[in-house]
Amino acid sequence: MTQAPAIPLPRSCEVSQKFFFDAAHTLKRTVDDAEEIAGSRRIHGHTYHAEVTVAGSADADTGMVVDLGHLRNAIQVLRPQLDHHLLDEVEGLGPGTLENLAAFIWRAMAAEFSGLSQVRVWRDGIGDSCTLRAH
Ligand SMILES: Nc1nc2c(c(=O)[nH]1)N=C([C@H](O)[C@H](O)COP(=O)(O)OP(=O)(O)OP(=O)(O)O)CN2
Ligand SMILES: [Zn+2]
Repeated sequence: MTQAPAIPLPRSCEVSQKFFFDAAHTLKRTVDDAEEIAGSRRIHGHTYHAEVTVAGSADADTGMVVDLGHLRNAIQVLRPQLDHHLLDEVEGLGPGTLENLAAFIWRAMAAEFSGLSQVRVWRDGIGDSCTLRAH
C-alpha cells in the first residue's frame, strides 16, 4: 500500500483572545449632519469588543504558540484602564476613536508579546471596526 504524502502545514499559526469593555466618550465629528455632530459631542457610551492575536509556530513541547492564559492575564491588567472609563480622560489614548483604542491596546500588548500580529476593536451595535496589523 502506498503512503499518503505528508501534507505540509503553514509555518505560522495565530491564536486570539477576545474581550469587551463599556466606556463613555465625546467625539468631534467632521460629518455634515448637525444632529449627529451634537450627539457625538455629548457624553455617551458604547460597548466595545476587542480581539488580540499572536502569531508564531507552536512550540514542540507545549503545542502552543503562546499559552492563552498569558494573553488573558495581560488583558486583565489592561481592561480596567478602559472599562467604565470616560475615554476622554484616559492618559495616552487621545480622542476615543476605534483607531486610538486599537493603538492603545496594541502598545499595551506588544510590550509583552513579541508575536503580536493583530488588534481588532469593534462595536456590534453600530457595526464599525478598526483592525491594526503588524504587516
Ligand atoms: N474613523 C472613525 N470614524 C468614526 C469613529 C471612529 O472611531 N473612527 N467613530 C464614530 C462614532 O463614535 C460612531 O459613529 C458612533 O457615533 P456616536 O455619535 O458615538 O453614536 P451613535 O448614535 O451613532 O451610535 P449609538 O451606539 O447608536 O449611540 C464616527 N466616526
Ligand atoms: Zn460614540
